[in-house]
Amino acid sequence: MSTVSTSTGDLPSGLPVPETEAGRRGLSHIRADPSRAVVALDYDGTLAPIVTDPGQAQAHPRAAPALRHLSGRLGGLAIITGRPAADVPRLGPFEDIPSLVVLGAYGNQRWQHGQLTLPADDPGIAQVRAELPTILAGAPSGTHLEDKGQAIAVHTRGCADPAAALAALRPVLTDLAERTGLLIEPGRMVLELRPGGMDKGAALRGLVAELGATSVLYAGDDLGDIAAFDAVDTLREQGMPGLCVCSGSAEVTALASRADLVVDGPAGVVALLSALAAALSS
Ligand SMILES: O=P(O)(O)OC[C@H]1O[C@H](O[C@H]2O[C@H](CO)[C@@H](O)[C@H](O)[C@H]2O)[C@H](O)[C@@H](O)[C@@H]1O
Repeated sequence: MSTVSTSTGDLPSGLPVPETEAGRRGLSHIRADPSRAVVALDYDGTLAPIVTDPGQAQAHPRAAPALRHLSGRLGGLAIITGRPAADVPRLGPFEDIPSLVVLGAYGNQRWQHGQLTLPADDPGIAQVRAELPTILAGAPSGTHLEDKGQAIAVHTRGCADPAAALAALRPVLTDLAERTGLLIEPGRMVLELRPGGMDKGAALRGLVAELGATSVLYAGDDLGDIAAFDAVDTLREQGMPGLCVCSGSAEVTALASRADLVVDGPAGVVALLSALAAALSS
C-alpha cells in the first residue's frame, strides 16, 4: 500500500476514498448512519504533530474545529491515548468539545464532561520511580523521563542518536518491567513501563459495545494503535463495518500496510475529519 492515499481520488464531498473494499464499506456506513458510528482517534502523531518535548504537543490547529463539528453528529467521538486521560483535553485543547470521551493510559483512565475516572495505582510504578534514576545515570544525554503518575515513559527523541539510545535502554528497561510486574510499551522513540490488562483494542471494543455502535473508524500512527486496528478487524469479522486510518510517517511504517486509508500525518487526519464533518452536515 502506498504511503499516502491519492490514487483512488476523492469523493465529491472531499472525502478521500479508502483503498480497500472493507474500508469503503466502513466509511459508507458511517456516512449513512452517523448517529450510530464511533470515531476514535489516537493523539500524538495522529491529532498532534510529533515534537521533542511531550509537554508541548498541542493538536494541529484545525483539530479542535473538526472535532467540534463532528461532536453531536456521531454516536461516539473518542480519543484513545497512551497519555494520562486528563492531559489530552488540556493539551489539545479540547475541554469544550461536548461529547468527547478520552480513554487514557491505553484505556485504563477515562475523562468525560470534565470528570476523571482512574484505577488504583499499581505498586510496580513506585518501584520503577525509585529505581530509574540509578538505571538511567549513564544513559545518553537527552534521555527524558516522563512520569505520568500511573505509568513512566523513557524518551530518547532528544538524544543525538534517538534510535540507538532506545535500543541500548531496551534490555535494562525490559528487565525492570519484568521485576516490577509491569509491561513495556514501545512507541516512537519511547519505551514506557505501565500496568497490563488493557490496550487500545480492548478500550475501543468496550466503547463500541457501550454505545451500541453499528460502525467504527479508528485512526492511529504508532505501535500501540495496532491493537485498535486488530479490534476493527475483529468487529468487521463479526459483521460491523469499519475503517482503519493510518496517520503516515517515515518513522513508523508498521500501520500503513494494515490500514484501509493512509493519510499524511496529523494534517491529513484533520483534513479527513473536516471533510467527514462537512459530508455529515450536507
Ligand atoms: O497514544 P498516543 O496518544 O499516541 O501517545 C503515545 C505517547 O505519545 C507521547 O510521546 C510521543 O509524542 C511526543 C510528543 O510529540 C514525542 O516527543 C515522543 O517521541 C513520542 O513517543 C507521550 O509523551 C507518551 O506519554 C505517550 O504514551
